[in-house]
Amino acid sequence: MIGYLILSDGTTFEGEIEGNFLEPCEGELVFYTGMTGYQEVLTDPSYKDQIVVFTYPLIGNYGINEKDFESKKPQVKGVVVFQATAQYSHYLAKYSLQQYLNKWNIPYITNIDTRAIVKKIRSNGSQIAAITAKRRVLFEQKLSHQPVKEVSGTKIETYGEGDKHIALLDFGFKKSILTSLLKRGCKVSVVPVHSLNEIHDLSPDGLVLSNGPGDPKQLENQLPQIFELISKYPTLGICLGHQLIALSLGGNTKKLRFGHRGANHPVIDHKTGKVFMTSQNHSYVVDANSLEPLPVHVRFTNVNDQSVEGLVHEHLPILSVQFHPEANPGPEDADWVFDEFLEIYVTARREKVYA
Ligand SMILES: NC(=O)CC[C@H](N)C(=O)O
Repeated sequence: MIGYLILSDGTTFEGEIEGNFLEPCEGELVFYTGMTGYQEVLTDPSYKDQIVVFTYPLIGNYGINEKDFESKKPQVKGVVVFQATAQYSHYLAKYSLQQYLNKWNIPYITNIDTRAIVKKIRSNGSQIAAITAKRRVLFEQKLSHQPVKEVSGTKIETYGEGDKHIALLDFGFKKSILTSLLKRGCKVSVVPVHSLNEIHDLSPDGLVLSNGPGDPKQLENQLPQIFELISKYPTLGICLGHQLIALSLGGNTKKLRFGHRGANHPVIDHKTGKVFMTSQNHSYVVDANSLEPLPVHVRFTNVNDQSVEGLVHEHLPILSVQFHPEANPGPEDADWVFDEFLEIYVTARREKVYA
């Protein structure tokens, strides 16, 4: 039946919806530009409460499998695609995209002008929108300001048996961060956000601060604790984790007009002069000006808009990246970040170079 995507400024796009739409689905409207990777996007906890527009016009042609989930369920609030195909072909596929979304009651709208929607967000900035069966909607704006607490785990869980013990601070971690560490022979304890004070008892060799949803400033109360932890242990921050490191050191973050979400964002490493492609999914960035008085330097910069893509601390073993070295979806060109962290930062610490 006919349905609508209504932006909070009143702009309305018509498309097709299925199912029971008594309640409009409301969320922040963002767009993802990768041609593939929809399964990982839908289940990445960083997308919590967001309505995702897929810019590639045909989504779903390799189905949904049991292996590529980034968390246990879809995290997005709603989905906007031009064509969501019911026909799929892949040796691992178990469901079609629609079957999966229907199973979890995730609203989606199809046959809609995704190009016009993205142009609108690009020029006016991201905004709240609703997928609805009605032509008008009263926005309730009931969006959570604490999404990290909703996606972080309930208790500390330990995986693997490697000789390097990493505490993965769970702000809504993607499974691929855990598997990237396990694959490199680490033992990993995933620590929920409400258990950060138990990290010292684990005596980890290093910390990885995970990705996660929403504004990093929602965790303002945890910043002193995060500062204390990263001052003590070798640390890698990824996406939200990177933003939290900058905030805890006294830097600032700001919101981009429309975020970076896709699989081909070029980043330069100032240490080597090399540019590589990265997977990204974020709305906020570290404000470069706020870093000037701090003992950090910008190691990585986004080649498209010159925004900060990563930091190193000048005398503590802290490395942080705004992009996703764990990929999934997207290129694996940056997976060496894990190797550098484990081989240089964590190992050096063990050899007391940083003692
Ligand atoms: N992937 C992430 O960790 C996203 C970080 C943060 N929620 C942002 O949008 O900027």
